[in-house]
Amino acid sequence: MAPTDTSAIERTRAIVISGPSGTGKSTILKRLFDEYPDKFGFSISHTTRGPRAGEQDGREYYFVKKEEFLDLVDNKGFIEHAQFGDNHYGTSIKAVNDIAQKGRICILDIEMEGVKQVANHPTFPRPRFLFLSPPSMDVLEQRLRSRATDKEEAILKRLKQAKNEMDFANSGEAPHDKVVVNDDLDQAYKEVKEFIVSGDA
Ligand SMILES: Nc1ncnc2c1ncn2[C@@H]1O[C@H](COP(=O)(O)OP(=O)(O)OP(=O)(O)O)[C@@H](O)[C@H]1O
Repeated sequence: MAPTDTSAIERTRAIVISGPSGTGKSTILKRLFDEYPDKFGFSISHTTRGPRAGEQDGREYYFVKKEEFLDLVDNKGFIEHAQFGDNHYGTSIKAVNDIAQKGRICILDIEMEGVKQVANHPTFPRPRFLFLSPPSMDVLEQRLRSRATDKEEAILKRLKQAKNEMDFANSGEAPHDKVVVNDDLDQAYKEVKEFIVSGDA
């Protein structure tokens, strides 16, 4: 397979944002995209699950067969990938490079295992890593509950996973270039923006 082109990502580095579920990543990214509608992009992921009604190949996802997915894994074509149930999901180098080629900064919202994979990838140009932290586990729990999108079991699972994410972030092994605590939303937004926009180098 031809080596994957990473030239655009070398010029326009991607940003990896991570942090426990419910910390406020979507809230902050939505604000950022609203304020700068032409500056950023989300890459399109690959999946082996079938398209749902209304989903289009190359828009929501690249829908691929398992063999094709595993070939891309073997060729180090994914910056990170994971399996949930029977389905595989991954972010390809090409999908990230496509965003950079349009002159946009690719924002990757990735959980802990994915962050580790991206940080250790053999050829993907190192992105800038931002960790969004909740002020405390109690506040995180309140936010997950007040969002009211999950059942009790799912909330408890998210909280357990949040503890893992926080332990990793505090372990000294994490690749984060910047940690922002999302206590006051306006202040957190300002810090995230400063890191992403002003630190654009
Ligand atoms: N600084 C803040 N103060 C109070 N509430 C907040 C703050 N930031 C976000 N929230 C609220 O917390 C909840 C969780 O935020 P959000 O859905 O953005 O989290 P997330 O990190 O994107 O989670 P997931 O990874 O599950 O998508 C939302 O109801 C949001 O309105």
